[in-house]
Amino acid sequence: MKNFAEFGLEPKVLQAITELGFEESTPIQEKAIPVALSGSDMIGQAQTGTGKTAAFGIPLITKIDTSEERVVALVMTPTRELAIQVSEEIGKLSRFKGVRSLAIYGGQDIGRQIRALKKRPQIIIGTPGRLLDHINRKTIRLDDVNTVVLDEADEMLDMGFMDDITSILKLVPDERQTMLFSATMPPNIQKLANTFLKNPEHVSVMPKQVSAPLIEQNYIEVNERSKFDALSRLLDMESPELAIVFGRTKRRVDELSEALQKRGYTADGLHGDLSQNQRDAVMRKFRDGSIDVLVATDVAARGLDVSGVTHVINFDLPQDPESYVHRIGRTGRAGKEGSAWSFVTPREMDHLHFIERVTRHRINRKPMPSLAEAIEGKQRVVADRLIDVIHGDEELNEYKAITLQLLEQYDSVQLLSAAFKLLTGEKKDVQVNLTPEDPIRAKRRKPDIRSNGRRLNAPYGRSGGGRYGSGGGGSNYRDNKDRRGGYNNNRGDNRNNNYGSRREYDRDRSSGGGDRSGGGDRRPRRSYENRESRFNSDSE
Ligand SMILES: Nc1ncnc2c1ncn2[C@@H]1O[C@H](COP(=O)(O)OP(=O)(O)OP(=O)(O)O)[C@@H](O)[C@H]1O
Ligand SMILES: [Mg+2]
Repeated sequence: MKNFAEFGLEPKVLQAITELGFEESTPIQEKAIPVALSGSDMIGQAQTGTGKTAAFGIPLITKIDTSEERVVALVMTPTRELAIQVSEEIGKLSRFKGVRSLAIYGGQDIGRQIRALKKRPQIIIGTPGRLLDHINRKTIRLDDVNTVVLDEADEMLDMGFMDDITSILKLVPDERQTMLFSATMPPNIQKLANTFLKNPEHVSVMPKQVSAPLIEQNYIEVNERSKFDALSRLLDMESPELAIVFGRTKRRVDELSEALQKRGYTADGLHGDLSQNQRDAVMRKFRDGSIDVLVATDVAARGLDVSGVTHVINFDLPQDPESYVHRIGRTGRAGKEGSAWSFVTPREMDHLHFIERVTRHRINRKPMPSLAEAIEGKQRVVADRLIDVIHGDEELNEYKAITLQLLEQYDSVQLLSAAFKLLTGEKKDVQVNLTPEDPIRAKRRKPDIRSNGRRLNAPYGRSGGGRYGSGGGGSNYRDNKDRRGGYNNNRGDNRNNNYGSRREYDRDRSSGGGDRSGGGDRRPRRSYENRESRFNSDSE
């Protein structure tokens, strides 16, 4: 892995990188930064959590002339939280150089955005719908844009943003550099690349497995009606630092987060029907740890980078292998370990195997956590807390009198056991009602119209130079990150699953005209047939 100084970056950018605690480049950064600096168009692919944002962010900032008064670079993301997060990272990377960047996304007051635009940002990071709105209002002009980045390009396609992206890119001069980034590159991405990129260089750091290497992947076979018990036992047994629980629909997310709260967990839900203020509040609480379980639709599957997420739980299996890869990729980031758990109903076992085949990763079968394991997990947490208090510098003197007094009457084991009982919290047996979801089935459907003539573009498994994380090669980066310790990363993104398996058409909803306010997605479900054939021709 290279030292960032070897890229010939200017001192102010290097200083920002150092401040962020990045000591060496990650593999995708090592490969992509020189290509991006050379001005070529690029398709960049690397596993989740391996620093793709800085891989395009650093060259982007490097290229900016700070005396520039106009928008010269545009980054598009599929979701609002991701726009915010990417803009935060770009802001951090550019703070010594003094580049002006701004996030533009739906759900935020447009007047406020217009005022911020008057400060003449050079880089805009936005979601397509709201960007288009500003373009139509002439509050954003793209005549001087020379660099465009599509982060999670495949997802933007899946969400039906193709038309918006096309309209936006028509307004950007042809003489430009265009770059696509994602951890997954399904075949239809080629269409986008053919349309918008010129002789792109493929920069890929993909070992055999598409999913990030530091994630232990497990599944539990469980009936639909036992899923909630499985969840609460799993949370108790594992006591995650932070966990993201993915549910299939918005209703599911609402019901689940309410049920978890009733049972005494600090949980909250995130999906596209919440107001932007609510969404921001939930993300804030999750990032600062005031909730430790985030229940979300696929709105949180892409790009979200929250440090301390140790567990991802698929309460419902995702429809696509891509979605699985991105969801579980919310943990095991930047060299840290994580674990992923999927609940699979008996009828969904085929679908699980399909995911295993496409991602080329075995998912370990685990038994339903027992009540005893759950209780033990909770007790361990309390024991750790007690020991921390003993070893910490907290003053215990004021508790001594009452303790001694009680010890005269009761035995110490009895006393401490009672304290444990209180502290572990009686399992609140509140009635929990969840509306059952249909199982995801890998059933054949009419071929997806949009997949006609789809070309297969090595979405997975071209092993290439994938040393990173596949055992030895990644360890430097990992050690490096571990030393970095408490650095806080913040990221977010959004996009949803609607009812059933269809994606939520989670367009930006602006206060004024411009954006469509999105009802259901018109996108037909990807057919199993197509997905299989993709896998097959991929696996040779
Ligand atoms: N060179 C580096 N050294 C240490 N940490 C880094 C480095 N580059 C990036 N990071 C950190 O790694 C984390 C993941 O980065 P990032 O969000 O860019 O991943 P990604 O590849 O875009 O993942 P995803 O596919 O999920 O979007 C972030 O917290 C980021 O600050
Ligand atoms: Mg990313």
